[in-house]
Amino acid sequence: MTQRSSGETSDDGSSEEAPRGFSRRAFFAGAVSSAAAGAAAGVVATGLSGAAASGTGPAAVAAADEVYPFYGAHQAGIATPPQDHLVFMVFDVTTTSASELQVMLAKWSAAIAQYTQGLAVGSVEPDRAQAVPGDTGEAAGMGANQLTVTVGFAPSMFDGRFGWAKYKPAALKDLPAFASDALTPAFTGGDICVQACASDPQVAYHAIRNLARMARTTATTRWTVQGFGRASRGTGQTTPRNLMGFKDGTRNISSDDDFAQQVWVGADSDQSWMTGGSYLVARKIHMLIETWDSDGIGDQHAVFGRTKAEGAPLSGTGEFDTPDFAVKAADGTPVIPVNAHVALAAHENNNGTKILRRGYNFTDGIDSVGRLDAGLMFISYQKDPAQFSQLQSKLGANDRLNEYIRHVGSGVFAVPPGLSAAGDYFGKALFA
Ligand SMILES: C=CC1=C(C)c2cc3[nH]c(cc4nc(cc5[nH]c(cc1n2)c(C)c5CCC(=O)O)C(CCC(=O)O)=C4C)c(C)c3C=C
Ligand SMILES: [Fe+2]
Repeated sequence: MTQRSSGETSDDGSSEEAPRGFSRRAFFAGAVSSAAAGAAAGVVATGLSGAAASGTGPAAVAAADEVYPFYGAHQAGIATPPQDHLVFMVFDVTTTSASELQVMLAKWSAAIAQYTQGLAVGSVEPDRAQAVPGDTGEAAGMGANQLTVTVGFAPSMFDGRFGWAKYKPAALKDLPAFASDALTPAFTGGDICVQACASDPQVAYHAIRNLARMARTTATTRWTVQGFGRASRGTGQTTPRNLMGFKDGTRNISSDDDFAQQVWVGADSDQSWMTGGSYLVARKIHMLIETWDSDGIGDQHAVFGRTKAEGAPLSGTGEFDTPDFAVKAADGTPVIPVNAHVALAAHENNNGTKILRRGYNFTDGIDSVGRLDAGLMFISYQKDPAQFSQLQSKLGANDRLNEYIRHVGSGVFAVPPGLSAAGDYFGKALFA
């Protein structure tokens, strides 16, 4: 790769401008302190208090100003209370050069460190008229907006193209086919996923767009979903509703114990580089909205095993009542039907298996015959994708909800732990 001076336009026409005062190579190798790089780029951070920067700030901290730390033991965007907006993008790596991939991942890591702090990479308005702006500009001055960007590697990354085969975790394999699957090539496959979440959709989109732009000669976009209205509940949050009108995320993982037992890969992993990481399962689930909207409320309750307005289990009265799957109606049948969604998915009926759900509603407008095209971008995190498969094997085969949904997209990704400091980058251990 030829070294160019700051602000020079690259051969392919894309701008790969490094912040002023730093060599492009040093910056993109992730060797530059991100804080210094941000300052050099001439961009000022949003007014951060210590509390806001820690992500535990008082409610008074406006979402636009709130910054989640990028460096840490785990990647942000997993345990982080779900923000309101998602852009999920899967990329195909097009280069066969391990060193080009390495540079891309280093560039991405340094850039994400900037974006998540409300900073740009490169200038929105370079001095020279011929220079292509380093940053596309649509998020300039908008603040960090709680942006988190989470990166994961698909099983295909370990196929030998980049010398990573020896680092493939045993747990990382393509998901099996499930009953009721209706997967389409348009929303499957790919090598690397990027989940950008923020309280503002433009800020999330800006991050993904600029990562795609930066990767242009190394990776191409494969499939994407834009989500809105978080459809899961994080610690301390009220429960939102999915597009079927039901509260979603009531019994989500929230305790430290559950995160340790069910979400974070432990030191006992067969691949030490995954310790502190997790596995992301993505399922784009289309809802047959018109059919659902003509269903009676009694059946809707039976489909989920919960009430619609309160979100209470049919065995109780309050949203947070623990479901009792043994309670019987006068006719002797379980009050929560055995094929209700929660009866099949509850940890009590799955040997204690739980997953962290972090999904979003989505809409793609209308389909070719005028039906509403919408659903749930289901995203879950677990220490082993087998946890998801255990639940989906049962749901795909027996869930009463299947009459109203179709799983059209799918992916599984190894999400490495968080980066330690500037200079660290996603996948660094895999290039050893
Ligand atoms: C394989 C895992 C799951 C898929 C796929 C899934 C799809 C899906 N879920 C809803 C709506 C709700 N899910 C709820 C609970 C719930 N769902 C799963 C797993 C999957 N869901 C679990 C593990 C649980 C918790 C079960 C329990 O412990 O009781 C609920 C109830 C409220 C809640 O606890 O969150 C709703 C509502 C939709 C619409 C959907 C696909 C489109
Ligand atoms: Fe569910």
